[in-house]
Amino acid sequence: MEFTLTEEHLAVQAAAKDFAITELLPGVIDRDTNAMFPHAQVKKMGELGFLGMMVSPEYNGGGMDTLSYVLALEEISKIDASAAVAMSVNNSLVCWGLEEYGTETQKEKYLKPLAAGEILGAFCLSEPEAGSDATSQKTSAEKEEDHYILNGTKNWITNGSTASVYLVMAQTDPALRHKGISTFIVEKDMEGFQVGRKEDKLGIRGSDTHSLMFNDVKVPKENRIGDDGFGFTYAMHSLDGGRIGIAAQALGIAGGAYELALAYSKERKAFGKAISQHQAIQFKLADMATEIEAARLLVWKAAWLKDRGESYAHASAMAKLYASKVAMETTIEAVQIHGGYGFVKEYHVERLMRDAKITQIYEGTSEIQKIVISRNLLR
Ligand SMILES: Cc1cc2nc3c(=O)[nH]c(=O)nc-3n(C[C@H](O)[C@H](O)[C@H](O)COP(=O)(O)OP(=O)(O)OC[C@H]3O[C@@H](n4cnc5c(N)ncnc54)[C@H](O)[C@@H]3O)c2cc1C
Repeated sequence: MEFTLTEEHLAVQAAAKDFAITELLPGVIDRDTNAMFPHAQVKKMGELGFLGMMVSPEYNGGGMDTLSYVLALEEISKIDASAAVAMSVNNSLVCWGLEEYGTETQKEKYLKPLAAGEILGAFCLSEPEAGSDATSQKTSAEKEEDHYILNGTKNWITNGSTASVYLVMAQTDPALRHKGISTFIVEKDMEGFQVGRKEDKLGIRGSDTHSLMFNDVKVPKENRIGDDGFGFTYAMHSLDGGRIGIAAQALGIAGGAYELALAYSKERKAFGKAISQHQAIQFKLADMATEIEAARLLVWKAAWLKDRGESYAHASAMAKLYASKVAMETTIEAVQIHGGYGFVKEYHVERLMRDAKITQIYEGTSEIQKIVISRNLLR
């Protein structure tokens, strides 16, 4: 067992940290307040190779391992969890599936610009009445000669208005339930495709979350990923890896809040000494640091299994379940350590607390992670 990071890992971590501090930190409070997507910063993330980190260089990616991706995502999430989710979706839910299951033509046409960060992608599974129960989705894809006709609505789609390419799960045969779902690549300018309402959110307010409408969208047969009926399996496999990214995001949010609280506790004085000299605060810091380290080990283990080509669905569900809980608890304590200052925007921790909540909800709620884990235990 090896806990030491390689030179390459340390270099990626340092580059992500530097980018987050110099490019994402300025304006992060404003973007949160005004719900503004960090367009320029995400473009730069693409130029620096953060949007296709694990894709092979043959398709314009960085050819890096999952641990490098996790390290970068953690650093970026410490500063701006909204930019981090754009990065996570593009890497894990869009590029990964295209490389793993796409045809050569699909890789040339879509994966290359996505991995290079020239365009962004979105992953479209959730619907107004189908979230955790993704099998009950209603978006339909009717086969007609050399194309499919898509109709329906998707909800909560990250990168919803910014993306150029959408991976859409749709029912090709409703009678077959989850075995009747397929995945399609939809381009933004295809006729009948429309970006709907922008969500006004509690947290990750700088991320771009929209509903999407499909009204008789004609999608060529060549844009189906994998076989007919493979879409549900495709989505679940994508989410297994995606959860490692969200766990890393949660770890970063927790780490960011902890670092701020630690620094603040050394500066703020009460009753004649720094609050860090009060044992109640010391114990909070000790709990936070321990929980973050435990979460980090789970996230790294999931990444390590994926890199070794071993089964990682169970480990990624555990990592997401635990890291998201740690993110929520740590950020609440970070606000507490800041006292009244923690309750105002200037000190960042209230934003991190609001951002933490989403990590317990998307890419499978905590309850769904427990279903995944317990199903595996009882198999
Ligand atoms: C900001 C944001 C971004 C998102 N981005 C995307 C995206 O890019 N692409 C995408 O496809 N989706 C996205 N989602 C959707 C997200 O994945 C879903 O919201 C999530 O899966 C939960 O679905 P739901 O909201 O319908 O809740 P429901 O499924 O209605 O769940 C409601 C509650 O019931 C619980 N519950 C449900 N079933 C069970 C059960 N069997 N046992 C125990 N408890 C259960 C849930 O855990 C939850 O607490 C995003 C959501 C948000 C808020």
